[in-house]
Amino acid sequence: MSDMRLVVVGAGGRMGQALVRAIHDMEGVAVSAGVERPGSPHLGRDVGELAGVGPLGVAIGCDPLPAFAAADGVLDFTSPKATVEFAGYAAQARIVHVIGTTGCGPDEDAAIAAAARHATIVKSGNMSLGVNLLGALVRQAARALGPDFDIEILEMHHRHKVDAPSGTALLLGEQAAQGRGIDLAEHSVRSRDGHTGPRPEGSIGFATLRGGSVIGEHEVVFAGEGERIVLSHIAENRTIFARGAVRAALWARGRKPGLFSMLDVLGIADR
Ligand SMILES: NC(=O)C1=CN([C@@H]2O[C@H](COP(=O)(O)OP(=O)(O)OC[C@H]3O[C@@H](n4cnc5c(N)ncnc54)[C@H](OP(=O)(O)O)[C@@H]3O)[C@@H](O)[C@H]2O)C=CC1
Ligand SMILES: O=C(O)C1=N[C@H](C(=O)O)C[C@H](O)C1
Repeated sequence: MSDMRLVVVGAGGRMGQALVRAIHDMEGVAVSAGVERPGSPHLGRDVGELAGVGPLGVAIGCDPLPAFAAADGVLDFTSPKATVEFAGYAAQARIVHVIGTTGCGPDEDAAIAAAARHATIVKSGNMSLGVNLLGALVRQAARALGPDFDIEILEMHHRHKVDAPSGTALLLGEQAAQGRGIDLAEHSVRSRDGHTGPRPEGSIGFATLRGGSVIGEHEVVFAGEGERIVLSHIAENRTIFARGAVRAALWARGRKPGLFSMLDVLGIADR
């Protein structure tokens, strides 16, 4: 089979550059285009040079439509607004759309789900093997420990991150809620300030730290009477996310349209 042709949207960003490096290093894939927004300082630059792997003969452009029409898939780590637009274009082109963008709200998620009627979409708040395995462990622990153990999710990221809680924290919260058989939205506590009163029984708490160059650190604490279990993940580089995204694209190639997660890609979904 010929190499899967992948468009990297947001090709000049932190993840965009990591994606170009991962595609360059992996078998069965090639960068067919790099896209940034009109006016971006990255326009016209070679994607490979920008990512530090040497020239690949692909200049960054700002028109996604022709790029999508000539590709098999899109890797998208941009912003919620841009991702909704790209999902529409991926649906028109009937190609694979791997979405790593976090911070999407209910309206954006609904638009992405609608696009998945025509595009094969894999969306996850974290594309690494380690975090997705951690999610499965959290689900299992929450199920086994039951409501006597309070669940708190802590995360720390670099100073540039714009959304909170992180997509990963929410993914882990969702797995904990599923393990407990409760609805996350109805039980999550996302901030505490002032006289908060005692902890609401059965809630799942989130704590957010931001600073420096931290790539991504997450802890899920199960706090019971007299003992605590802490499950954690530390991302040491962005390659783990980028390789996961490429793996997702290859998994989705040739599949019917639909909305999938990394748990589907890794075969650890609890269905
Ligand atoms: N799921 C996962 O495994 C991971 C998810 N992420 C998520 O990925 C996203 C990006 O993170 P990161 O790479 O650090 O952010 P960056 O800001 O470094 O990169 C985002 C890039 O997308 C570009 N962009 C934004 N809008 C458009 C548009 N309409 N058309 C083309 N390009 C656009 C930005 O350009 P400009 O600067 O001009 O806005 C920028 O170059 C975040 O939501 C983050 O949380 C990050 C790591 C792992
Ligand atoms: O913005 C980031 O950098 C990251 N975002 C994702 C998230 O919101 O969880 C994944 C990773 O932790 C890095």
